[in-house]
Amino acid sequence: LTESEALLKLKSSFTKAGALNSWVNGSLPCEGEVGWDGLVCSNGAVTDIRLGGFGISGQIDVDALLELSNLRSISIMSNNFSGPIPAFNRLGSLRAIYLSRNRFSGEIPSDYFANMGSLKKVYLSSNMFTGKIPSSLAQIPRLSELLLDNNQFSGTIPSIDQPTLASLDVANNELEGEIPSSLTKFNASTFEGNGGLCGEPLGNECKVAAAERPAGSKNTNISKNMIIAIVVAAVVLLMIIVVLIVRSRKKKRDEFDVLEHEKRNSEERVVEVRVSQSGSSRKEADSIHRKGSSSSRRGSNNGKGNMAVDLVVVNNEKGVFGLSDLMRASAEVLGNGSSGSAYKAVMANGVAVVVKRMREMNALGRDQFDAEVRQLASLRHWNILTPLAYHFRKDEKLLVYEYIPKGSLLYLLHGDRGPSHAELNWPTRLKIVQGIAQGMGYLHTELAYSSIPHGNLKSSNILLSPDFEPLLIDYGFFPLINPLDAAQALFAFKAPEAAIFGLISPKCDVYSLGIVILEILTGKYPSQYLNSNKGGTDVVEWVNSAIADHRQSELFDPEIASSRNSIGEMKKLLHIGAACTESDPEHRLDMMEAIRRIEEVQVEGGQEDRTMNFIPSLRDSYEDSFPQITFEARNSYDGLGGLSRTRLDSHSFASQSSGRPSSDDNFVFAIP
Ligand SMILES: Nc1ncnc2c1ncn2[C@@H]1O[C@H](COP(=O)(O)OP(=O)(O)OP(=O)(O)O)[C@@H](O)[C@H]1O
Repeated sequence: LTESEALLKLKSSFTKAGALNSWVNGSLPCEGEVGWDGLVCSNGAVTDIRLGGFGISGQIDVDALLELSNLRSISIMSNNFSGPIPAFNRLGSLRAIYLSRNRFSGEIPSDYFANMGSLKKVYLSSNMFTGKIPSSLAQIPRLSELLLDNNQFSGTIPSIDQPTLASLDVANNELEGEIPSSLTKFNASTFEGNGGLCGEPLGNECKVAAAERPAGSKNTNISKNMIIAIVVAAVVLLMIIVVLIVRSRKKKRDEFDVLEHEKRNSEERVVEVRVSQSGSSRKEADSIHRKGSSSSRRGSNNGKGNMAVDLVVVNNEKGVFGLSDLMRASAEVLGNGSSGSAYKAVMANGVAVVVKRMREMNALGRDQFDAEVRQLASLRHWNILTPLAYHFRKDEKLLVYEYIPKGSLLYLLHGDRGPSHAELNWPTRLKIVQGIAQGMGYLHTELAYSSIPHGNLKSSNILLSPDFEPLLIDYGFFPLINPLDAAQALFAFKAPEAAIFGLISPKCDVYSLGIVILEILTGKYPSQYLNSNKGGTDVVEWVNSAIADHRQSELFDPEIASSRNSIGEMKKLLHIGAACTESDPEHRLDMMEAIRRIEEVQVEGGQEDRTMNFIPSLRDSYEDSFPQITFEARNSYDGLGGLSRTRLDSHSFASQSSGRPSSDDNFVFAIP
């Protein structure tokens, strides 16, 4: 069957399918603007069926669906379907099934999900399902959203312990027993409305069966003995834990307090990087003192024994180095973001790297963490900066990247009025947007299994090569971050559906891309980057109201608005930015469509001259041209106050030192 024949066969299994009157013979399902309603297509093939709220009932012809070889998700939410759950499990490559708010009933076989290895989202809320929650849900490796609320599921909750699970709802069923420990990270509302459930999130202790037995003398003695044994074991365990903590604190100090232990020659530049003390206070640690010149460098072999093994090099393009090389490197703080803090370190061999100390990255054990980072490090694309190495300890995760001297797009757009800013003309900005789109397209293909392949796209995570080729960083972190902290740490969670309903999907990345496009075109600092409601410009709101009033031309950054011949193309890009930030994800562009449209934008209307070809060999050639000490003060997003301080700093710095920082500058700089 062709796709249209298959879809018409599906339609014929429905009753009350009046809303599908665009599904007719003689037209094509995926034909541009006039394609059939309720379908999402990519490259002319149907990828998603979205029939939410179409008023349909009847059967679902799964045989017809089997003919749609690119189908990734199916939504039939808020319709009138009834009967047992359809055999969607025959569609092994589905990533999402949305069946909520219908009248499905009956038990779901326990092995229903056994062969659905690609599934990430399962929405079964507000139906009439009965029986046990299928245990095969525990076999879906990357399950991220599971909504089973408002049904009649009974029995205990199976132990679903996938670290990827970010959203769960089993409220208002007939469940009983203890909430599995792997799910205690979710709050009470996830579980309420089930009379028989107990455990930490609900604040009601589960009764031990033995305690309910009648108090016969033999049993009482046994339980007394048991209690004594448990108390003794607990005391011993506590003592062991205390000893281990004391030891590990001592070890941490040994490893990281570079300065405390070594009295250095006063001629040397002294750098203090206390990476890990208590985990709670970065404040005390982030300071840099510069004294004298940096002419003498330490030899490379008085580090701490075998610390090199602590750093796992996953990409040896910049050579192999160890933690001890980083410890001895001259270093400076680059900033503190929502996912961690970043330090620049110039190692004795001259290689400059950035060490990112990640907060809230404790979702995975060592082996899974290793597998995830290696996967990220295996990516190769000229618009992607892959990690070089990582360091894993239970409470400490470091990621190491090549240092990119030009810095971030955020800094160039808003924090630096120097020559690099002046070069941000329209052709350069378009080149940057198109490079970002290329990088995102690559990530969405290579990490297609992830709900949010990038997850943290924003202008501070876009670095620039000397010729303004963008390099994306901080991508693919979603599986690594503690599920409960992901919303705080990753910008993609600012997409309205994620912020309000916790719904995450690749479309959240599209939203982030849209914000960056609007930021680049308007030159405004988006308020969306801030956690407080103060400061910045709500670029989405501003652009939408200007488009509605036909005032688009007023939006462009004055520094590019003078390119008169290009206004038409700028408007084209503006509309793409607006379509990417559409608040309803259903109406938002999908990533591939956004990329296709971005690629069509030209420097000037109708001209082909885009001079946008990538020069891949540049990365190695610019390192020498930069002074070894650079002064940077890119602050955290603690409000726009932080940002204006940054500007002030770079201005006052420029006037004191006639432009560029050099190793002869002598000043002390501390980040509070
Ligand atoms: N490899 C790199 N080369 C040069 N600068 C970098 C590199 N990696 C990060 N930076 C810069 O260091 C600064 C601090 O980065 P960091 O990642 O800690 O914070 P952020 O990007 O502001 O927020 P988030 O933690 O959410 O990503 C940012 O301005 C970033 O652009």
